[in-house]
Amino acid sequence: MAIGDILVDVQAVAKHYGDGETRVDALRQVDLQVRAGEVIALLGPSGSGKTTLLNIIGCILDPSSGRVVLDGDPVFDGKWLRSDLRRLRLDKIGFIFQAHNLLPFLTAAENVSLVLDLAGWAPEKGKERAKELLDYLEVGHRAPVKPALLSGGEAQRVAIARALANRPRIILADEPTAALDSKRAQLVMDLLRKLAAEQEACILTVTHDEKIFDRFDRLIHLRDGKLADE
Ligand SMILES: Nc1ncnc2c1ncn2[C@@H]1O[C@H](COP(=O)(O)OP(=O)(O)OP(=O)(O)O)[C@@H](O)[C@H]1O
Repeated sequence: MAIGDILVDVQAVAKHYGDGETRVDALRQVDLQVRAGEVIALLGPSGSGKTTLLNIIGCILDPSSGRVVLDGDPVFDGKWLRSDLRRLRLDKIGFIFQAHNLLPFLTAAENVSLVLDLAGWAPEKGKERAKELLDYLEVGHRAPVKPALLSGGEAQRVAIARALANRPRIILADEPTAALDSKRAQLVMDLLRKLAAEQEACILTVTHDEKIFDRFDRLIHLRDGKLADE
């Protein structure tokens, strides 16, 4: 596997919620391929299906139909093809959420190493990796601190460390810079770009944040559940 390989391959994916009169077609026959090293923005008006698509790629939501191949592994083809979706998520996918979702009763370092415990790393190795990542993201000095005491930018960098801890190659982010000022938002994006290149990963980000549009390789627009590349 290397830069340029297809990591996310979404084929004719549709998703509807509800049935009959209450039916909402959130995605209609979406095809999308994302390659290792690519940093992509997913844009579109409210309700256009961005979160639905991100959650399907993240294997936390079932498509109604279609096929999804992640990192060369077919994972959905009319039904889930893997019984261990949790394991798949831990191994292949890193999520970064807007409201960074750090656990308030754990320190910054523990928030990161918890993911590695769940993935089966030896505790000492997990702690080492957490420290190394927090240092790399320039929040190592905040490792023993609980999330309530972190600034918005620090908390977001801890959340990024957590998403990257197990070296996933598919990184999904929902408004990762919404809570940050312009300078911090651009720093976070530069960091994500660097990580995508170094770890041969891809990054797919839902965003409305125009100040970071120039940091993406591709802007993909969703409208009424359909994709229009630009
Ligand atoms: N659990 C659900 N049950 C029913 N309808 C839903 C559900 N989740 C989303 N929808 C509908 O599916 C459509 C797409 O929603 P989605 O959240 O994917 O859009 P979005 O582009 O992420 O919107 P936003 O920018 O507001 O977050 C919308 O019409 C929404 O109301």
